[in-house]
Amino acid sequence: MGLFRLAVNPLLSGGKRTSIPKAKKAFRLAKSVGNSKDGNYNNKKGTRFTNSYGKGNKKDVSSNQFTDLYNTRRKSDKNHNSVQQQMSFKYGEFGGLKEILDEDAERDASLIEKITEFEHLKILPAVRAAAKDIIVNESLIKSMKMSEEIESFRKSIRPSPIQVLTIKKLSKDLMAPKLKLNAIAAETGSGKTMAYLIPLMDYLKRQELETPDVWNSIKDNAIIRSVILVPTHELVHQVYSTIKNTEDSLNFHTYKWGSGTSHEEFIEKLKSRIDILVTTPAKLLSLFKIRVISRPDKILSQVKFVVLDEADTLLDRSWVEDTYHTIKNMPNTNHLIFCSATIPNEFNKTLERLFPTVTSISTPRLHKLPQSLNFKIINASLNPFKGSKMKVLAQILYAIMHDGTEPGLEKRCIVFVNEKKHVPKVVELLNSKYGHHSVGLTGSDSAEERLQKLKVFINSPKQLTNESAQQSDVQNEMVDQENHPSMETNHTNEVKIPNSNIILDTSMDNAQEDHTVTLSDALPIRVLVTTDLMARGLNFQGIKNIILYDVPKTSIDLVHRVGRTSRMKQRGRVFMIIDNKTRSWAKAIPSIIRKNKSLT
Ligand SMILES: Nc1ncnc2c1ncn2[C@@H]1O[C@H](COP(=O)(O)OP(=O)(O)OP(=O)(O)O)[C@@H](O)[C@H]1O
Repeated sequence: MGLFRLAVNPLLSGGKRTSIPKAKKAFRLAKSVGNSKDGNYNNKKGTRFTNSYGKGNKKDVSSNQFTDLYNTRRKSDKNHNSVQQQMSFKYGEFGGLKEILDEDAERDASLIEKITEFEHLKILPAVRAAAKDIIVNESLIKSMKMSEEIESFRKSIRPSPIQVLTIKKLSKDLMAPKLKLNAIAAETGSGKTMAYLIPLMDYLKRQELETPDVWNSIKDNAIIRSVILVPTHELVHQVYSTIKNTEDSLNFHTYKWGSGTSHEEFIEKLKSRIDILVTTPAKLLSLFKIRVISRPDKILSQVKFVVLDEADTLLDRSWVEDTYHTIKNMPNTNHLIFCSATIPNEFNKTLERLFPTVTSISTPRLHKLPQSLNFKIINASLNPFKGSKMKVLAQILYAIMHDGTEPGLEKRCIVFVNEKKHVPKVVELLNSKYGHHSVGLTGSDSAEERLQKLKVFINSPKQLTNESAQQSDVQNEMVDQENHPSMETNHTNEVKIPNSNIILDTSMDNAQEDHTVTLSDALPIRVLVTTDLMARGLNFQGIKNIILYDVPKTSIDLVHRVGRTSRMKQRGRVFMIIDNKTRSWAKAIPSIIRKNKSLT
């Protein structure tokens, strides 16, 4: 059985000794039998992956070319950083994102241009068809019941850049019996889930078809064949809702082990084999506390494909121990994929130190905000707001209500605050003073409550029937009379917030051209008030408006919050509330988007 041991370099835990096993039981790089092309190592006994770090262990690192490679890359990074600096934008003093080298982006861009169909990629036909089914099931078209267009939408599906790069890279040696480590990073809403799911499904299917003896010997065992790890129960739910479609199309046994699922249920499912398990590191580690399971290590010894989604969260200081113990307990995996929408510098250092042979796959648009984004900044210090961010928030919501966009659909909006303690206050004011339907979502809610509150926002927008429109008129009259001066609207799809210099450009995807906005058109908006931890990675369907009540503290937070709209090239609007104390870099964001600069 391959050894998969790891010592966390003390640097990682801020110099403190970690409770992770000492360096001597460390993660030691095995003597590679054959030089691997992409820096992976194996030996005759299968996959043995250990690399010793920590005090005085440098000499154990058996592959000098490794260290050279690592040092040359660091030098080359430095040379290019100066060029890169002109192209990138330091977001505040807490930017913290890794700078992406131009040359990598150029090399990948040519590959992305060449491969325009899933048919150009090495994927089993059944897996390719299953992937398209999933994308159709998750697209807005399907949810709007425009059935006659579903077939043409299906034909129009093209692999996204991160899917081209990841599938192309992994398919080269997908079935090779050695450990392959890949870190995939791409902008929010760019299809990263399918980028790792297609190779995972292809791997499992090929294992069945290409090694029938192995398959027949394991298919009736109580084993887990692949694991997708995510940081929150919401993401367990979301990723599971994506993969469960494969039960019919590919006969996979899938299971989500999240909050509210007992271990009895898990054991029942395990008896008939689990092909794809979606869970959190803590839940998987609870396997070792279930008395009726005597050999949890045997159950995990057959796991051959592991994905860490939102890996920058799973490897940050508060998570790295649980994540490390989880990975260590799947020692025979052939694939370990780290997936994220951002590469924070700390995450990059953790990856390079703990998994030095990891190969990174990133897209040219990584750390760039979507150009389909309409980014507006409103200054609360200006009249009539007189410093009240709550007033600005209320006016923005009011203007969105009356702007004629999303005709026939229930409007929804996500409001991000920096501190979870502000969520209840903003919700209370929006509902009691301004008559909105807003809900607050924080980690203090139970997982079930959070899923319940999220439903309206995750699913596609609700089609409005006549009575719901009439019913909301009454509601709306209430909202209008008390707190909002009359709105100035004009036929050019523009709605002006009174007494301010803000014009809401309503030329969005589905504003009807000749739609003149009248007060009776306004319908109440569903508002979700939350922090970015609760929204990270969630694939909100068709959310057109995001409001940043507080200026995000880091570019990482900005990227993830903004990424809840404008997903997969759809258009969206972001309103950021600032005041006279806000630093100038925040005001530069609209021009960063226009100039297509990357954040660092
Ligand atoms: N090739 C494709 N063509 C069209 N739509 C796609 C394609 N691949 C994925 N999608 C859809 O794009 C949406 C966003 O995908 P996904 O949630 O995987 O993005 P992501 O990159 O993981 O975003 P985040 O970084 O926010 O987690 C989903 O609804 C998915 O079904």
